[in-house]
Amino acid sequence: MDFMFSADIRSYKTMRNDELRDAFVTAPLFESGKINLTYTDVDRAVIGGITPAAEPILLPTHKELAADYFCQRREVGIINIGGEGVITVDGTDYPMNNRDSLYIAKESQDVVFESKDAANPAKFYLASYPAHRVTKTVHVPKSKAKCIELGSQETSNERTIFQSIRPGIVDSCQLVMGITELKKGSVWNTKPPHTHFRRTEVYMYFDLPKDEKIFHLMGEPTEVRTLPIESEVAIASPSWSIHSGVGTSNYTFIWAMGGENQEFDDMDHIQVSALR
Ligand SMILES: O=C(O)C(=O)C[C@H](O)C(=O)CO
Ligand SMILES: [Zn+2]
Repeated sequence: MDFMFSADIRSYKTMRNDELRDAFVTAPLFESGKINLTYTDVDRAVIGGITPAAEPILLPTHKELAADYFCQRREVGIINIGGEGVITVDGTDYPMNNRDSLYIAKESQDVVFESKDAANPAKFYLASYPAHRVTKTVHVPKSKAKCIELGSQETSNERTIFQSIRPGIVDSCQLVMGITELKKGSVWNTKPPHTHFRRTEVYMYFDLPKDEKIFHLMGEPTEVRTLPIESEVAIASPSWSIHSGVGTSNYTFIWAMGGENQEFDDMDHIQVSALR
């Protein structure tokens, strides 16, 4: 497991881009046959990519968690962005098609990831937060997610938000998670930008054509910094930071949030014209 130590609201202002990346951006998440996990001190989230090839991959515990198994005190959200796969939780199989979500409850002991076809492997994106009560493991196909249409072609931000792990669908402790898909020709996400002091958030951009980039905006609204980001890495946003971006093509991203309020609409919007 990698460890990512974030920068605070004062020090990020004087950091170079490579220093900001070390503080907020993970290494590439998906490598054939591997599980790559990063622990960030932003709300103690663990972010990861699991790409099973011919062999199944177990979710391991780690010395730093000081837990008998990974979910002993944690909940986990998974979204598959690859080929068909299966996740087995304490002996129960959950078939995972592309864009399916699985919420894995606290105290689930054995979690195993498999691809149906090693030539077209599943790519399981993982977001995990500390959990304080035992709930139920729930599989959410994309068709069962709450779907919201936002933006317009004129403002280059026409997009669909799929909320799969959210109150009313999954009884989680902190985690709220889903997917935002930008329509062809739309490049701006989260416009207008916002903060939510009650929660932190992690974005993982994907389905960005090779050689294209996302210019991710972070920081306080009056001290915005821009990080050029590639597909399939995750970027953590502290509660004081905006998290918005523009791509050189359309793309998709997974957002995952943890904190003390699970209301998706609890956001403090900032006018684009007020950004500095
Ligand atoms: O494009 C958007 O708008 C989003 O996807 C917003 C994120 O879901 C978010 O930041 C929720 O707090
Ligand atoms: Zn947000």
